[in-house]
Amino acid sequence: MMLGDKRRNDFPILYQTVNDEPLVYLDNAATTQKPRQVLEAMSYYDEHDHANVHRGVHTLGARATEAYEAARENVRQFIHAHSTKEVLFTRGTTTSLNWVAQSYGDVAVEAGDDILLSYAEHHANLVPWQQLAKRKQANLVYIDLDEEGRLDMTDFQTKLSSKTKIVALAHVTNVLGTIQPIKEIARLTHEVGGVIVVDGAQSVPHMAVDVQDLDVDFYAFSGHKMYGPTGIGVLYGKEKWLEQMSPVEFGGEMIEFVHLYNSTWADLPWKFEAGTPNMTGAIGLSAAIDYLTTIGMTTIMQHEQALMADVLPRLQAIEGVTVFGPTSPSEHAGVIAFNIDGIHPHDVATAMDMQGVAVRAGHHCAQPLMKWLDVQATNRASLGLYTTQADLNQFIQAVIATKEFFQNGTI
Ligand SMILES: Cc1ncc(COP(=O)(O)O)c(CN[C@@H](CS)C(=O)O)c1O
Repeated sequence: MMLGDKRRNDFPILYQTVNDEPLVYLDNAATTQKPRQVLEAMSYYDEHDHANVHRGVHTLGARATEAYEAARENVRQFIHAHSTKEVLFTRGTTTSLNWVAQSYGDVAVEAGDDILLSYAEHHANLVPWQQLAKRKQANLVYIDLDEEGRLDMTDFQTKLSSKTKIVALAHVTNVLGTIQPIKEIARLTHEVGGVIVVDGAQSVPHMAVDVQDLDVDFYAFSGHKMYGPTGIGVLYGKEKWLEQMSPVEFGGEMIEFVHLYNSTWADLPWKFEAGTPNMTGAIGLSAAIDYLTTIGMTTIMQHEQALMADVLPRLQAIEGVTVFGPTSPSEHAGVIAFNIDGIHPHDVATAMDMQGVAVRAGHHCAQPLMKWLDVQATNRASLGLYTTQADLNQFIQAVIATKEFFQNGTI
């Protein structure tokens, strides 16, 4: 029995029909669904242990604090960070990347410095750097993509220089699913004295991440992309950088002492965690980590690669369908962008929804990539650990039926 069939019954939401067809949920790159284990862990916390953290001397406050900090330790182990001081809870990848651009950018980037990006980045890993570059009169330098949408490593090394202060890249891109060689990019970046900021939103759900082995300086991801709740994410940062960075948000929790006209800050990681945190979200994220760890990231990656090896060639073989990104299935980390020639992606997604299949349509918060692909928008199917062969069979049938519907009016 494949992983998807084995684990599907952990996800109650998947057992429904849409337009009288079994739901086939293939929008996991937008957000994943939560297993009962995550839902139950959050309910248990709220039913038994909820209180505000780090403040109360009463028993519930102690239990809530213990649960919250245990979640942080669980994240540390999951990404193999050296210390919990390096694990900051945020609202998600977007917040995490904004904190780096604002706080590290302010201390490290000067006029004339280079910030290297790629055309394939999500807006969350583009717009914060645009704002930093404007604030500091720094240069945004875009690394070319090759003909299949991979990062052009030759162009990267050409553009890397002593002016490079920051390299900001996705580990896995959210439209093409390309897996960037982050470990090599980090090594080359450090050789010129730069730091690497990695957008891990689309990698953490699909593969094991070891931030010390990768030797990245910052790594950002969201709970809701990895079978956890929305509203909780993580910013990993090397302690030496976080110590140099000023807080981005101010108020309770993050202070050591507040005088009338100035204040001192709490130690890491709390320096960056102003206000009452999302305790329930952190508990849910920790339960998602336990769930993934029980299955094993290698097992998940192998499952998704096996499905991709089946579905990508079948999609590529449909006449009139354009599939974007690498030709090889092994280079797609769970994501396939495609169009049916001559049919607007929104019409495709609507027709597929009529057949129970949920895919994304639009620019996927990657408008520079749409321009590079020379399209306004694409469709996108994205797999999860619960995706089954039956799901993909229904997906392929829906693509074919959608194409025929728009060509001759029958579905
Ligand atoms: C590579 C990448 N980087 C950052 C984000 C933002 O994650 P948040 O949890 O919203 O902060 C995302 C979320 N991409 C969703 C929503 S546009 C997608 O459908 O592709 C992402 O894929």
